[in-house]
Formats: sequence, structure tokens, C-alpha cells
Amino acid sequence: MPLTKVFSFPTPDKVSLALDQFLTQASSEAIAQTGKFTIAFSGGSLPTSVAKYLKDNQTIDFSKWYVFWADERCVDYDNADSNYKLVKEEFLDKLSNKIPAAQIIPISESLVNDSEAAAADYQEQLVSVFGDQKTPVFDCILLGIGPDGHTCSLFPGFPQLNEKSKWVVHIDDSPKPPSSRITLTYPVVNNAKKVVFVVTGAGKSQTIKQIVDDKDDSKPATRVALPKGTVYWFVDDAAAQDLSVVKPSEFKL
Ligand SMILES: O=C1O[C@H](COP(=O)(O)O)[C@@H](O)[C@H](O)[C@H]1O
Repeated sequence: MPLTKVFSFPTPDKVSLALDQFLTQASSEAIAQTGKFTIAFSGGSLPTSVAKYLKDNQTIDFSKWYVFWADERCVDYDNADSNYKLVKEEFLDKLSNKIPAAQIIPISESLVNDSEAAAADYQEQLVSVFGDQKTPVFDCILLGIGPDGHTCSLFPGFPQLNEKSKWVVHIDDSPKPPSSRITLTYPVVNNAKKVVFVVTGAGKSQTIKQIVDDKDDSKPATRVALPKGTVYWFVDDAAAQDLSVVKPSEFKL
């Protein structure tokens, strides 16, 4: 039975603080076991939340981190819509090169005008770190949700939800701009050791309820379920206010 743990905190700041503690432990465990920590970031509101304390973390051995993106908009790196730009500005630039450049793996900028090629190329980037024998097992994938329940760039009712074999797919008609994107697929997301949804604010409280309590399958985030891992929700009390069946638990490392 896939495991889900919901942690709720009084403020967005406390969510960021807890994420810093959580990632310190997850990173240290993974490095002890495998010598590296593989993580994928989402864009949107997530990078600011995650980076708030993490960027100043002096305990983590960032030299062992491999940083990917859970989804990306097909735009140049300097475009305001770029998830890479967001993570770079909020987090990577503040780490003073502690993560070797070769271990930071964004979409290829030269392919942003051909999303299908960009997705195939990104899958090759995954192969270069994880090998091509088995579906990648990320140590941690950080996800957000949209008000429609989308996560990564997996949107309600779209064919990308049915992908069974590719690790990365493209979308050229995203209902949320920009229209061209690439995204990790369920086979990769659901093969991770840990997936962490980070959500704050009352605006998404009903969406969280539909996903966590009601298990509404029409919301793509509901289908994130890890047979061999754990799905965590790090939310503030405003976002958790409508949860009833699954009460947020006390956060303990
Ligand atoms: O378009 C996207 O949206 C989701 C949610 O973003 P948020 O700003 O509502 O938190 C994000 O997780 C995804 O990476 C992004 O491409």
C-alpha cells in the first residue's frame, strides 16, 4: 500500500524550515547509501519555498547532488517562464558553486523550439546519470500543484497521463501558458523514493482536499502514488484547512 504523510505548519516560513530539515536528512541518507543525491525540482511557487533556508544549509554535502527538473517550459533560460531560471536564481546561484555544473541538468536550451526533441534529449540526460537499464529511481522529486490538480506538466484529461514507457514527454497545448513544455511521466515520478508536494495558501485548500481526502482520480496529482516510496505533503495550515479524512500529522524526522 503506497504511503502518504501530510505535515501541516502554521506558516509558509515554517514549511520552508521543515523542508530544509527534511532534505538534510534525505540527502545524508542517500549519500551514505549510494554516494549521491538525485533530486528534481518543479517550478511555480515551489523553488522560493524550498530555497528559503536550504540555500544557507551548511550541513548538506551539495557536491553529491544531481539536480533535474520535474517539468520545464520550452523557453530560453533567461525567459521569466523558465523553471530553470527560477531554481537557478532562488537556489543554485546562492550556493556558490557547491554543486558541480555538470550535475545541474536543465532542458537543452538549443532545443526549446522543438519540444518533442527536447523531451527525448532530456530522457537521454536521465540515462547519463541513471543508466538505461531500469526506470530512474530519484531520491526525491519536489512537486507543486495547480488549482486544477495538475502536477509536473501533467494536466487533467491530457494524453501525457497515459504514458507507460517514456520517462519524459512533451506537450504543445498546455492549458496553462506557456503551451510548449516537457514533463517527467508517472513511470518515473511513481518510481521515486520520496515525492514531496509543497503547497501553501488557502487558494489551494479545496484542491488538496480533492486529491488527499477524496482521491479524485481526475486530478493528476492524485495518481502520484509510490509503491516503493512515500508521498509527503508539506503544507501550511491555510492549505490544509479543508482536510478531514487525512489529518495532518506532527512533523518528526
Ligand atoms: O506550470 C507549473 O505549475 C505548477 C504549479 O505552480 P504554482 O505556481 O501554482 O505552484 C508547477 O508545479 C509546475 O512546475 C509548473 O511548470
